[in-house]
Amino acid sequence: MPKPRRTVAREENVLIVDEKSYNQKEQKENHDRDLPKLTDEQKKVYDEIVGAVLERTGGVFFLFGFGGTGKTFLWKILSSAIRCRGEIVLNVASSGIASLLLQGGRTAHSRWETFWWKGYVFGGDFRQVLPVIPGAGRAEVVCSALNSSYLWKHCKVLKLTKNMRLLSDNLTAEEATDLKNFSKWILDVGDGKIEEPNDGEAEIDIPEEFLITDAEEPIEAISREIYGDASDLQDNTDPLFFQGRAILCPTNEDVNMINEYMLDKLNGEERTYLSSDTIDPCDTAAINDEALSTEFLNSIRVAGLPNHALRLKVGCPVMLLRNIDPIGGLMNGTRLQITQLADFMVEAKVITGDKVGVKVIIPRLLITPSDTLLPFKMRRRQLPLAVAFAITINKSQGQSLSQVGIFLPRPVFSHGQLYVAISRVTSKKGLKILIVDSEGKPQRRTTNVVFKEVFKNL
Ligand SMILES: Nc1ncnc2c1ncn2[C@@H]1O[C@H](COP(=O)(O)OP(=O)(O)OP(=O)(O)O)[C@@H](O)[C@H]1O
Repeated sequence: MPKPRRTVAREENVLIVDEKSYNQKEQKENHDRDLPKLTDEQKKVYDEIVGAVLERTGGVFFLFGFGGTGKTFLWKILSSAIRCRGEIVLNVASSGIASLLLQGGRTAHSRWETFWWKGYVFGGDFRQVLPVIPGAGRAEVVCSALNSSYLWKHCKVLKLTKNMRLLSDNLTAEEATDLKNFSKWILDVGDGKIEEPNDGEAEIDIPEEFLITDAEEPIEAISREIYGDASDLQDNTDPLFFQGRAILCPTNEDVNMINEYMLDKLNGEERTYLSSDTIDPCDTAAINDEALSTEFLNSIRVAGLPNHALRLKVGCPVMLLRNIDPIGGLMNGTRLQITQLADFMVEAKVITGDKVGVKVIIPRLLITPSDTLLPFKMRRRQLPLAVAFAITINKSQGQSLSQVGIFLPRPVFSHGQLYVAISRVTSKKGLKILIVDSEGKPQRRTTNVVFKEVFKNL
């Protein structure tokens, strides 16, 4: 066994060592590179927060800005401004998908207890999808948002208003107006201002230019629109191709339909990985229950748990369902492209985040579903992956994509989903929406859900 490093032994806490192990020179270079890029409103926020930390005045801040205003960009520069001075920043997020956007990001867990705080910065956009609480109604979801908390009165709200995702240089006056209108339409959807008066749910018209109206076979139509001819995909070696594209759907069921279709079309070596499912031995009540047969366990599909039968092909994009290596960029939500299929593992190339292009091996893991209403504890040994030609709207939160296909074989069902979907896109021409009725006929209207009471006291 190697001896423990003395430096580690002398420090009181390994988490503090962990947080202080950032390369200060690298952090300073990142900081100095991005500082001149800040817009005036971003710089104001930066000055206020960095000032409170450096002058030790502390404070509780809430950074409020709609999708694409640069909240993540600011988190990064604020983190490097503080880390380059050898101080500690804890980036925590309420979901894995958000935490993977930041260096050293984690989901909010027990780390909190370890540190003494000089300041808190919260942030977000109340127009986006709110915390998912299984079985909760509108009131409970709204009450789970930060501005319903007793902490809210201590928060100083800082605002960002300029959509940086849609920012382009060298626009003609006409293009600039067009972009401004697009940006406004996205916000109006987010604020529930279209088809007013409404109390949360409204049928809204989608502008013609985004609609796919000619679709005999809806799944084929949306897939072709975003990925072109699927038979050419496997030879596509450009990591940016998949990085910038996704089809977004409201539910996992819709996502599965598209992924199966795309897998059928993709030429490439194929394997189906079957999981081994068991009852967790610590669940002594269920371990001998004969009703919980292997076949029954195999049939269970819950969010966050890879399927029992996972069909993969070389060349297909996949999404990680577990945090494997946060520092190496392998987090719940990271997207990869399969490069080799082996007996109990796969090789894949990272296509999102800072580690784009890096090849990694993904092994099988023993996974216990975390968010489940199952009345017993099960374990599944499987590759922690799901095919990701299509992903749910909730999983897309926080991502910037150049080509977004929104497939709505059923309307969105929760606050902010339509807004999150349409605000992922980096340009107007990259957005396509296919709405179909129960008979598969293309439609021009869809439901928008906005719980307006969540915007109170902002
Ligand atoms: N000052 C800036 N200079 C250059 N690019 C910027 C700047 N601010 C933001 N961006 C870019 O704009 C895009 C959107 O920014 P970012 O992802 O930080 O927004 P966000 O507010 O976190 O969005 P969301 O709420 O949808 O997650 C990113 O590609 C980011 O790199």
